[in-house]
Amino acid sequence: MPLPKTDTAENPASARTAVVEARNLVKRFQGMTAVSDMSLTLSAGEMVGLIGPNGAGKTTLFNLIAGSLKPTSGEIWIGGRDVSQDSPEKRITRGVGRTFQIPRPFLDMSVLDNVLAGAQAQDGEKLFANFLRPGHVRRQEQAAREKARALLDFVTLSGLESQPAKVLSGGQRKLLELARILMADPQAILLDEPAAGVNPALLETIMKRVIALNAQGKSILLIEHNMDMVSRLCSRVVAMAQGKPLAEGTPADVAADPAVIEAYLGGAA
Ligand SMILES: Nc1ncnc2c1ncn2[C@@H]1O[C@H](COP(=O)(O)OP(=O)(O)OP(=O)(O)O)[C@@H](O)[C@H]1O
Repeated sequence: MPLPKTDTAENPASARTAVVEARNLVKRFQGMTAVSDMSLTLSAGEMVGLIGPNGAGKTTLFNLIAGSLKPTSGEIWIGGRDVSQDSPEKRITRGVGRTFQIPRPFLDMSVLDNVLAGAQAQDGEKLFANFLRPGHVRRQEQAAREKARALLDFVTLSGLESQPAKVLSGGQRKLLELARILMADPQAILLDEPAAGVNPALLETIMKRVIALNAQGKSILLIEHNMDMVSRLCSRVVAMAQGKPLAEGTPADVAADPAVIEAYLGGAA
């Protein structure tokens, strides 16, 4: 696994490989424009914060990148390919995983089975593969279970693998969702407000796991209102307002930017 590159004069973020690129995205819903001319690049090994007042268009941008929404215009590129017309499932195989503000696990399914649900294109689901190569399918299922268990260990939920997901707290559900998307080995991870509604102890665990994933080389785009978390995790922050980029730079510079302060005050008014 490659180590993340540091941002230096010889190796500026702009010169690194783009893992995710949003190009001039526009999304209109019945006359209202949620995203208007938004461009953003997430480079290999980068951890970027996406901030902005309520209604700025951050989650809509995630939906456009992950494919649950189609843009009115503009393009999404993942790993150097135009995926604008691809389904969300196809984009997962291209290397993007996303979490939701409010995770939606299968509540009555076990924690382990919820993680296994994140495995892509298992041969075991295919009738012909089962019929023709049952041994291969059994080995693949066994490997998936081992991987799911290792991921549950990574997100500190091992002890709960047989429990139904409904017993998990909100923060634990966020960790479960993280394990589920990791089953598909995403190169880029989109995290939608991982700190929201999470108790401080679990928040530390989530932050440590996110740092560990980034140290493994995964690129991370983080929507977060918790500026302390953004400052601790991200070297670059993009601020959005009214569907457009408003400012970009270090967390301290963006937080002190008068246009950003004005956007938040306007949003709170
Ligand atoms: N499916 C939809 N239909 C109509 N309008 C929508 C839809 N999804 C989002 N919007 C509108 O688009 C705008 C941007 O919403 P979005 O959820 O992307 O903002 P956000 O920056 O993620 O906000 P928050 O920080 O509150 O989550 C809002 O005005 C929202 O009401």
